[in-house]
Amino acid sequence: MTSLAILGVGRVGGETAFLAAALGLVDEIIVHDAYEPILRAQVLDLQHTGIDVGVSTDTAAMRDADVFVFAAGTPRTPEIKTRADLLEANMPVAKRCSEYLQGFDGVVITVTNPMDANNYGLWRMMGVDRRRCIGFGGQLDSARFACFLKEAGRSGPAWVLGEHGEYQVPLFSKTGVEFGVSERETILSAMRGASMEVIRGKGGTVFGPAYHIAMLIRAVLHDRREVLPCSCVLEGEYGLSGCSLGVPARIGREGILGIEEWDLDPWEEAKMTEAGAFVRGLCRRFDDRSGA
Ligand SMILES: NC(=O)C1=CN([C@@H]2O[C@H](COP(=O)(O)OP(=O)(O)OC[C@H]3O[C@@H](n4cnc5c(N)ncnc54)[C@H](O)[C@@H]3O)[C@@H](O)[C@H]2O)C=CC1
Ligand SMILES: O=C([O-])CC(=O)C(=O)O
Repeated sequence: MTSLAILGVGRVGGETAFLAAALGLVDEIIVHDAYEPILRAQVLDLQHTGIDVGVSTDTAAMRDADVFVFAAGTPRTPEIKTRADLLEANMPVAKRCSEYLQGFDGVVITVTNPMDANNYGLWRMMGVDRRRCIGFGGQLDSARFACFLKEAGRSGPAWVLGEHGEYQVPLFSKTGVEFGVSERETILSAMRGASMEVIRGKGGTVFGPAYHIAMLIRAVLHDRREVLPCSCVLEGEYGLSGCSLGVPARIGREGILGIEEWDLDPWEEAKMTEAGAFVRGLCRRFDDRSGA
């Protein structure tokens, strides 16, 4: 029997639970939310689908799940400029999440923003093998990159590494098409604002994240061993450490099976270094707290 635990069943966590059920990815879903009315509503709504999946709210059972999704906490509103601005609000939620994860030996997927720092923070607080902590966001950024490439009349493989945020790094060199620096910067600037347009229009991003989180869960549970852009705790890869950052990672049943080190062009390399420096600064906040 495979089971999925989701902490935080608001917009993204709730939709992820629904998709995991509808796609038949798991036999059981264990959900928890600090806000009882949303928890109850999501459980009922899932049960009313009639899908043959167990739905439980037993928090003690969350540590026995195969995959645990951390989607609890504060989301952005149009007033909150960057995902990094959510660190203060969501650090205590990450701490609370790590308590639910005591003794957990499956794979954790961090969604809550600022996702890279929270993934690093959970890894630090759990004290587990870094390969079991996957940060989600790169697949979504890459899908958005593909949309912008299409809009610009270009196509080709769309990969985004770096931070899930202002310091994202679209890999123009992998598209197979030439892009000048100013065109790159124009597209990058539009990509930085992509999710805010959705947040303004409908309160938050839902379909994009939930679909790609489901694909990540599938990659783990089906041991697909496919390479996906995921945030991984780095120990020297891309010349970076002391942070979790989006890199191409092979994903399977045990989590991150390996990190691929791709050749980047000078523009991408510089952006990656900036991303590492920025996210390391956020992650340090968890290092400072680790002895507390
Ligand atoms: N990594 C990514 O690509 C994406 C990340 N996000 C992030 O995911 C998080 C959730 O976003 P939404 O679902 O839109 O927010 P939401 O507000 O709809 O849901 C968050 C849920 O977390 C619950 N919660 C808060 N503190 C909790 C705690 N200590 N324990 C249990 N539950 C708690 C709330 O009651 C709420 O139901 C946000 O931080 C958002 O920025 C959202 C979309 C994509
Ligand atoms: O932009 C946000 O705050 C939510 C998010 O991470 C995304 O949709 O990529």
